[in-house]
Amino acid sequence: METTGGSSESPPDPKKGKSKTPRKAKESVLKQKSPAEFFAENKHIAGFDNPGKCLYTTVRELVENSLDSAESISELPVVEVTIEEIGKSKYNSMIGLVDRERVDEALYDDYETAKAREKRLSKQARAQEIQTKNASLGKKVKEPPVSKGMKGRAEASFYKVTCKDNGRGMPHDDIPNMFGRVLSGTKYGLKQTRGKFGLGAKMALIWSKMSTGLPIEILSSMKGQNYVSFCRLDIDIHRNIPHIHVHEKRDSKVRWHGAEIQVVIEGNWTTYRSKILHYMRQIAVITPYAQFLFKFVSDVPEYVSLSLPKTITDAHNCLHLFGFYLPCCFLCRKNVTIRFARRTDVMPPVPLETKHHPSSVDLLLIKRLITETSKQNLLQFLQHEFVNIPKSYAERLIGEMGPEFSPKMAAKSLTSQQIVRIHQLFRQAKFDDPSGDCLSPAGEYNLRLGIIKELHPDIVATYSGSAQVFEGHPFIVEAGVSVGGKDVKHGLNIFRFANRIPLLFEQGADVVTRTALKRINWSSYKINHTQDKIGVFVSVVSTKIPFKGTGKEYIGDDISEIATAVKSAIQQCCIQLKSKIMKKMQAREQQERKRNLNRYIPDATGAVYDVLKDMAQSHVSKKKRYDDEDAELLKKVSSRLITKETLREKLAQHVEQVDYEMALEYATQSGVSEEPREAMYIQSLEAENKFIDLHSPIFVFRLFQ
Ligand SMILES: Nc1ncnc2c1ncn2[C@@H]1O[C@H](COP(=O)(O)OP(=O)(O)OP(=O)(O)O)[C@@H](O)[C@H]1O
Repeated sequence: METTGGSSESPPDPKKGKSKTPRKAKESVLKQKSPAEFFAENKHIAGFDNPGKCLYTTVRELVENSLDSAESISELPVVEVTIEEIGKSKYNSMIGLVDRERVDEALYDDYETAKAREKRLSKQARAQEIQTKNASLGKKVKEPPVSKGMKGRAEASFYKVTCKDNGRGMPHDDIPNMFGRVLSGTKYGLKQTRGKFGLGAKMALIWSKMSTGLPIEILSSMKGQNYVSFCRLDIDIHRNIPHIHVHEKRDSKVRWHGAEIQVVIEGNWTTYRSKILHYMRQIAVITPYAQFLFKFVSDVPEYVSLSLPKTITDAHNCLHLFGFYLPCCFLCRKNVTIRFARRTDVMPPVPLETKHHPSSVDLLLIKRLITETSKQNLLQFLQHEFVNIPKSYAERLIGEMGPEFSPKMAAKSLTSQQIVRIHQLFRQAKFDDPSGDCLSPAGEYNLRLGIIKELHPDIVATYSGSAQVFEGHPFIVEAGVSVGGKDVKHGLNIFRFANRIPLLFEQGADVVTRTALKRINWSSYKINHTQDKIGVFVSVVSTKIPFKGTGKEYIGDDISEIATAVKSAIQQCCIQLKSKIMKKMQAREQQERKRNLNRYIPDATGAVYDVLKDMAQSHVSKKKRYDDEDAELLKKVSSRLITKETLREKLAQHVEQVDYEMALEYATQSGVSEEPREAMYIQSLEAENKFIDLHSPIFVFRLFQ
């Protein structure tokens, strides 16, 4: 049998020592990797695909940590994010590298001959001229064909990303491990949180180490502390441990609790600007009780873009102009400051930590729970370490396990076989579903606010489903569907949220997109899903969101419970919309009918009046005599007491009357007993909610008790 390690190698044979190709000593090919190494090599699975995406994911990981932290202490979140562009010289001076001019230009990948450069610049100047002209005429900027542009790899761009919050802060001694040890965190429990894997912040650090070599800096203070913890660290990738540069307590005069994280990474603002801004907008939509300040601070002096007409700077977009983003373009990199104001002071209830449902546990988990439990005997263990096992049920389960089990037996004495028996029974026995009490959905109120803010629709409907279960984990699906609005494209506009995180990538594979595209028969709700401007918002919350990958980018379409709940929530919204759409159609038809009748009034009055005038003349000239009532009428025509105008008025009144009667008859036939109205309804009054929401298609009115 071979053993591994140096001692097992056979000593070299002195006679064969001079051989030209010495036979390699047999050594094991077995190697280990630390989690940090693994994620550094496979950073795409955590959403760190390329520099642009890395910038985006860094921002979202820091923002989501800030929100989790503030909400965990029931503090209305205030989050400030700054992305500061760092020019090459500044970056070099940060790392202590002296700037060096190029000497041998032809050595570089982006080298262009003078002729090629001249040709490219004149082409770009022409395109710029056209765009400027179009912009000044207020015309839409047309996308020119994709140009090859400058050849060669673009130079790297660096950014300092800072995220400051008013959250819980972190215990001084835990900070190095929280940021310098992959797969460490405080959110592993069974609880609805945005973070889950203990990875995001470390990935930002790993990427900074890979791209700039600079450490991460953390400032943190907890409530009641009279100091601020400061920590500068990087990560020992091979050992997966923090490498601490500075870790100290600093006196603090200001009473502040929260954290401020700063990291310098390579990124690409120009290509991911719109994604990052979309993300900020959507997180503000789903978190209306938070206040966000987002800043992009460009390395380009402000006066450069300020010196140009606003029409040009606003309309400018390198993608439009050249068919690709020019990382060096100063117009794409102008400063941005956006404040997303808080729109409500009411936070959804804090999600609660819950226990495992017996149907969701595996053997390993049961073993871990046994190791960690403080309960003495099996009965207490079953009763207290799981949800939905009351005492009497625990006793029945123990009876069912067999004669070698008893309620009083020590939980820690269970053998491996006995644990397998418990597991088998857990899989086969019937348990009540876990309740959704531990979850904190966004709420119809927030969803509706978000849709109205984002799309300004003509009509909107929202629905909040009851808690459901997949693999023993409770989940709640909420949906909102809207029709119409400004700046909304025709067809389906899908917005997805999971545990109140906006999901912006991998739309095609996501359960919400697939359901909306393939499983909803839009036309049966009088909605044209290719022509109408439809907004579909779906938010899923759960103690376990089955994300595909650690990047938390989408929920797969393979969990039938979630797919069914998503479909049903969208359908519920569509049912509400259908009745609104029918009423609108009805009102439109009525208007149309009236317009058609009114169109004939001038001709009809003209014709009738001409006949009456003829009749009146022949009556006066005694060519033809008319009796009583008719004679009276003709007299009025002759004396101009009845004119064309009188007839017009009477006919218009008649049309009004007929139209009203027809509308009533139509309404009676189609089962609508009232005149068209806008629906407004009161949400059910939950025990823990101290408010009532009045919903209307265009506003939500919240009454506090
Ligand atoms: N701004 C913050 N305020 C307070 N604690 C924080 C903050 N940022 C990070 N932490 C702590 O650091 C831990 C690690 O964060 P990290 O982003 O690596 O993972 P996570 O948020 O737990 O999970 P995920 O990888 O899914 O985002 C968190 O669990 C949290 O306890």
